[in-house]
Amino acid sequence: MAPPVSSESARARRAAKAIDALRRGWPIGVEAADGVLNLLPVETVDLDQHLSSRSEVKLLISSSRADTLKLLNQRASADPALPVQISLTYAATAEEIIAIADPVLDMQHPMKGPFLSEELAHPEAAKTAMELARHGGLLPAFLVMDEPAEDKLRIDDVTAYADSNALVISAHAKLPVAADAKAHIYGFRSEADSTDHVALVVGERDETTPVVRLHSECLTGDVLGSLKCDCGPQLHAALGQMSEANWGVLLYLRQEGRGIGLINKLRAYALQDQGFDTVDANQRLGFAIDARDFSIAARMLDLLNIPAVKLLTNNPEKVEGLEGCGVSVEERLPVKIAANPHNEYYLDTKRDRTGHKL
Ligand SMILES: Nc1nc2c(ncn2[C@@H]2O[C@H](COP(=O)(O)OP(=O)(O)OP(=O)(O)O)[C@@H](O)[C@H]2O)c(=O)[nH]1
Ligand SMILES: [Zn+2]
Repeated sequence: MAPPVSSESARARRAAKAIDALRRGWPIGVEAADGVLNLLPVETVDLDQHLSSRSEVKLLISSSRADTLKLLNQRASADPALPVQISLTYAATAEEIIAIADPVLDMQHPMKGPFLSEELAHPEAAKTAMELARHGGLLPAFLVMDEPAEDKLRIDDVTAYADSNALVISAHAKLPVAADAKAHIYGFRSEADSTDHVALVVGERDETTPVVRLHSECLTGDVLGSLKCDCGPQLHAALGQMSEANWGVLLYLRQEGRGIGLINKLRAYALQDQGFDTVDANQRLGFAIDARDFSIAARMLDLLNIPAVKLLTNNPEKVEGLEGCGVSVEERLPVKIAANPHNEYYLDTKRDRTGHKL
């Protein structure tokens, strides 16, 4: 028999359904206290089909995108985090709409507009939409619709989704790896989020505090050997350090691109090709510098019955994130990786702009 669905879990599922809908280009309605904001994601919707039937197009874009487009001064509200709604005063093509949404195309499409920015009918719903786009790994840009969407969610559904602690260990097996032929892997499944995380236990578990690393997914660095970042070498150095300790646990968190998703990270790379650093690139795309939430790692440690860790990291936010969730970080162990000509600037930026201790 299926377990009873708590209201918290029902809310998280509603947000998950909305994120799924956005990835497929389907409309969603975000309910606020004062009405519903009906939206279609610019990135995934069939724009040609959509545009053929309308004379007016309204778009919701992030505050930083509006800043780049020099639209912030037209806005009545003083809240810098508020998205901006614009109305196009000409018959825009799909290509033009995508160019408004995607900062990577700014050099190809330097002239945009004219636009009128409009008062937001539902400011809180608009903020929630930006958060949903990030969870879905999409550009934070939407068409604002008059037609009511079938799939509706409420603002606090997204909070329930982000805070969902319904995580279970779904699989456990031996996984001989180069660092330890006797390693074990645990697979975790979350009720709200379709992403699966894993923990690799290296060495023989005993009463001592394990050496732990929270490693956020980096497909380009971990798998392809990208020289732009330090992820791959850090991952392997961490496994090496664990194999020399009594025991260690690597939590491989599926938080690609510091939580903005693979495609958005590749967009950030394209902006870096144009001269922006890793921090500015994220912001230009309309995202936080670091969108990760390390509470998922704390829940994984809890399920593994690990209350205290020695944490391998240069990032003070990982220490604070775990301690804030009740995990005792007995020691921070730095992970030192030699820089190369391609990641030197990235590592300097992490030190100078995001407080990494290198
Ligand atoms: N958005 C974005 N993400 C990046 C970029 N370069 C690397 N990443 C991601 O950054 C994350 C790096 O994760 P970690 O190595 O766990 O974390 P860290 O914050 O560097 O901290 P420590 O390595 O523990 O010191 C991965 O998810 C990468 O995909 C970038 O230029 N932009
Ligand atoms: Zn990386």
